[in-house]
Amino acid sequence: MKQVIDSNKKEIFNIKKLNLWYGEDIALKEIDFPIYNNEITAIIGPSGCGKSTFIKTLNLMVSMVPTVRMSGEINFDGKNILSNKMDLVDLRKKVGMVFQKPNPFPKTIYENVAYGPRVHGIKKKAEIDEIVEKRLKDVFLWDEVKDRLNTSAMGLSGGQQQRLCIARALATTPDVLLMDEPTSALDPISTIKIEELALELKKKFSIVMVTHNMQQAARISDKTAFFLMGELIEYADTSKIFSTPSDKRTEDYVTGKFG
Ligand SMILES: Nc1ncnc2c1ncn2[C@@H]1O[C@H](COP(=O)(O)OP(=O)(O)OP(=O)(O)O)[C@@H](O)[C@H]1O
Repeated sequence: MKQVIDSNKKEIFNIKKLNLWYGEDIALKEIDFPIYNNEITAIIGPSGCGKSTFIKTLNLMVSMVPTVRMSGEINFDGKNILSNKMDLVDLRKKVGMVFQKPNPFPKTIYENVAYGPRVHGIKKKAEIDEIVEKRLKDVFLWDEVKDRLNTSAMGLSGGQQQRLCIARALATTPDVLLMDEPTSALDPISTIKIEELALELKKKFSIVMVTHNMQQAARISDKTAFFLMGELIEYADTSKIFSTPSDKRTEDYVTGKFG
């Protein structure tokens, strides 16, 4: 496995020899790579290769599965988050997540974005108003919803709901945004909007995105990690993965020979 080390960029995560088991079954094997700040890192690979499992290790959401066991290191912010001392509330504030299907709370548009800051102790209405406006602007939703902030989020279109979920994840000012196939339930226009948004957001945050869509990975990501049967086969600049990959299995996958 060839690995690119980009010495000019700040590492946000450094994953070392990460193994993960569901009961007796190993799902991630000796995963080793860095994730850089202000980049989009795409995680690609065929169904069942461990993409979702991997992305959910980065905020320890995977630990909610009772049979999960992990070894190795996931270094974030100078700490190995696999050590027992990790404060999960703090970790999830810094590492936000957006899922495949938009999942707004059945509350108003305003309340969806206000929820996280409130949980983290912000009480003043003016301050929360400011966060709601800023984050809805960040996801280019403000103009579409500013006159109906107090109506239900469930009344938005799928693409708008997904942008709202991104605004909700950004409301606690995370360092990283994890996106697990964020556009697979969306129409092509909403997909393009989320891709443009991701390119904008990487200026302020790091993004790790699982995608089945090769064109999407090639269009917007800086680095690509190719997983196969729980192993990281290749991690490199996206341009390299899609033009001159080092491993034949990567080439076969990105050229559609299997998957
Ligand atoms: N909660 C779980 N309990 C037991 N095994 C699981 C669990 N979640 C995933 N697995 C197994 O772990 C392996 C990796 O699954 P994972 O969902 O991470 O793959 P994926 O690459 O995201 O797949 P897809 O592209 O289909 O979403 C699979 O063999 C899967 O069956």
